[in-house]
Amino acid sequence: MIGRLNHVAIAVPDLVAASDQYRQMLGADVGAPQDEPDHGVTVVFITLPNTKIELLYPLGDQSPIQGFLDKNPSGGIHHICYEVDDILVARDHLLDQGARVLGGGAPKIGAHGKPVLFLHPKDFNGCLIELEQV
Ligand SMILES: C[C@@H](C(=O)O)C(=O)SCCNC(=O)CCNC(=O)[C@H](O)C(C)(C)COP(=O)(O)OP(=O)(O)OC[C@H]1O[C@@H](n2cnc3c(N)ncnc32)[C@H](O)[C@@H]1OP(=O)(O)O
Ligand SMILES: [Co+2]
Repeated sequence: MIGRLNHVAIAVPDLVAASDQYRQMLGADVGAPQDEPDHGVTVVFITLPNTKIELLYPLGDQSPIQGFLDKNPSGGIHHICYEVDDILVARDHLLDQGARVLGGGAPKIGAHGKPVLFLHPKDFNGCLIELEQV
């Protein structure tokens, strides 16, 4: 059911510093900051030859990543995103299997303009999973 790895997301305490570090120290192709108010984050995408890195910074006072950053003040890997062909088929399969689909199970439009869903990290070995329909 899951396909390619779309991105690995890293929550960061300073988006400008992290972007500069990836650009200058790691020589990566770093995009511009993009506000995602529906998700409570500002994102910067880094394009690698085989996948993307998503730098995450809280946006607004209800950000879903604030608690994570409070617990991990120097940042950390926040989620991984797998591609799926049909997000509603994937959701229903996961619900049948007893997984918790976050946000009431209704897909939102993600940073690439495609529908996304999140799966509870406690159901997947401590790893928050995002599914993106491609
Ligand atoms: C723009 C879009 C895109 O790419 O298109 C995005 O990625 S938006 C990316 C941002 N959006 C999201 O993350 C949406 C889905 N996320 C959520 O709904 C939330 O962040 C939750 C995953 C439910 C966690 O919420 P919150 O931090 O308030 O809950 P909590 O503190 O009670 O945490 C419950 C337990 O889960 C753990 N926990 C929390 N966040 C975690 C994470 N990212 N990875 C692994 N474990 C995590 C906590 O340490 C805690 O464990 P212990 O009890 O053992 O201490
Ligand atoms: Co993401």
